Amino acid sequence: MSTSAPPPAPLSPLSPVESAKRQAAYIAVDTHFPRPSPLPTTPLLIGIGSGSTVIYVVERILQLPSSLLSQCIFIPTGYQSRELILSGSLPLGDIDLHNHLHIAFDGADEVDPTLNCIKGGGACLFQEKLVAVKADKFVVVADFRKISSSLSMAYAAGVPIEVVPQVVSWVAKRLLELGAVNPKLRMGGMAKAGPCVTDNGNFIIDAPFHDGCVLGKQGEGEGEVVNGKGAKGCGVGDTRTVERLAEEIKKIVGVVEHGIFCKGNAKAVVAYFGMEDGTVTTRAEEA
Ligand SMILES: O=C(CO)[C@H](O)[C@H](O)COP(=O)(O)O
Repeated sequence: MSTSAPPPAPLSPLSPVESAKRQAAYIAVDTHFPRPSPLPTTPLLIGIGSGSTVIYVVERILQLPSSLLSQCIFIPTGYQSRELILSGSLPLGDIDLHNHLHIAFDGADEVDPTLNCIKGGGACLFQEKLVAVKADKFVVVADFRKISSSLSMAYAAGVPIEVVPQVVSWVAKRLLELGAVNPKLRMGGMAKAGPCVTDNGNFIIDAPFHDGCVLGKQGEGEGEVVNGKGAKGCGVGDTRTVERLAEEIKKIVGVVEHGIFCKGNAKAVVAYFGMEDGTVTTRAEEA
């Protein structure tokens, strides 16, 4: 068994966005992938998120020494990441068997200055949150389009919310009461007649809060939801924290999980953003 990393594969030419994703992913892995010496006798548990940026995380992981990789178990956050792990012949684990992960790498749809994230653009948010919440360190990798000055400003679709299929209209009504603007059942697109079905057999409602209630509007307090239009319980001038909105959404009967990753559920400790100019910008948790 080899003990040194194989030479990196030649990089294929990528679009600026893909190249930015790759840069961020490579730096995140190089900086945070655990490399204990001597290697532990118990496996290192590594969470692998979902989406297009995580593909580059796995690409970089596959360049690590096989002696290290054979000591790891990789925990997927859904069908796509399970396939990524398997296609790289990495040891595959099951989240239900492990309640403590060393680290989790994942993408995001939006990241604010205090590392609050919106996730779930790929409909994998429930398992992503489960993996992130069990990890000692949750590391986000993204491209420059995901950088936000305040949550819900960069990702127009709104907060993805996984719901039990039987109660979609009930949940949508409750979301309107919380100030969501035109919450929509996500459809499956060209490949699926009807709604998008998650890996857990549920539906997704995308609930924008950026019109009636702006999340963390710049200059009005970090991480706050600031109302602009007077939805019930969110009158003009009202403020509520991102954490409070997250809690309110979670309390709705029929909500399985929502895509707000923040303090109190699954907060990232650091985010890497690949930039258009080829550099990588970091946002880290304040010490
Ligand atoms: O939350 C996710 C899937 O549910 C993804 O991590 C998020 O949508 C980012 O994806 P990408 O890396 O393709 O931009």
